[in-house]
Amino acid sequence: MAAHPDTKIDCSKVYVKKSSFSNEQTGDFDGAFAFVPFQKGDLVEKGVMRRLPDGFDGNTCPYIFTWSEERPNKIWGMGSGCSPFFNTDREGKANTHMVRYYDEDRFEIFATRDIEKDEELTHTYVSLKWRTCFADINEIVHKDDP
Ligand SMILES: C[S@@+](CC[C@H](N)C(=O)[O-])C[C@H]1O[C@@H](n2cnc3c(N)ncnc32)[C@H](O)[C@@H]1O
Repeated sequence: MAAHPDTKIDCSKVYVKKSSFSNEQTGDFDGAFAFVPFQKGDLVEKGVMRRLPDGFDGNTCPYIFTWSEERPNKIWGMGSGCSPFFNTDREGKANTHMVRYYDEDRFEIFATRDIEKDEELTHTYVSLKWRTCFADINEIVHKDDP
């Protein structure tokens, strides 16, 4: 079924299930997957961001988004739809990219290459290299770096 033309949130082409990154060491966790094939440049999901209260420290919570370009970042956001479930991969390997419209508190996620149906979706977290709660996955994602 097509999404309503006025909707601000459309995650109808994405679904969430156990991540392909899960293994015996990590235990089970979830990830976002392609419900349909995408071509490079296609819109994968769009949605809205809700700002968290002043003083919230996103360094301790991996499920929320960096919502400014100021560093150190002080504004954090809660993303709609399947967006909180996208796992991460390194720059150049992630198959989607999130475009952030800070002034409008909304986002769009685009395919960075052709993506097969049922492939796990990833984007490179903008805070991957500096956010305290991502220290472990930053090492995992960049483990093959020279
Ligand atoms: C924004 S959440 C993604 C959704 C989360 N996997 C879940 O089940 O709710 C970020 C967390 O997912 C996990 N994660 C993300 N990318 C990963 C990766 N490439 N390898 C292992 N774990 C990853 C880490 O636990 C990270 O703190």
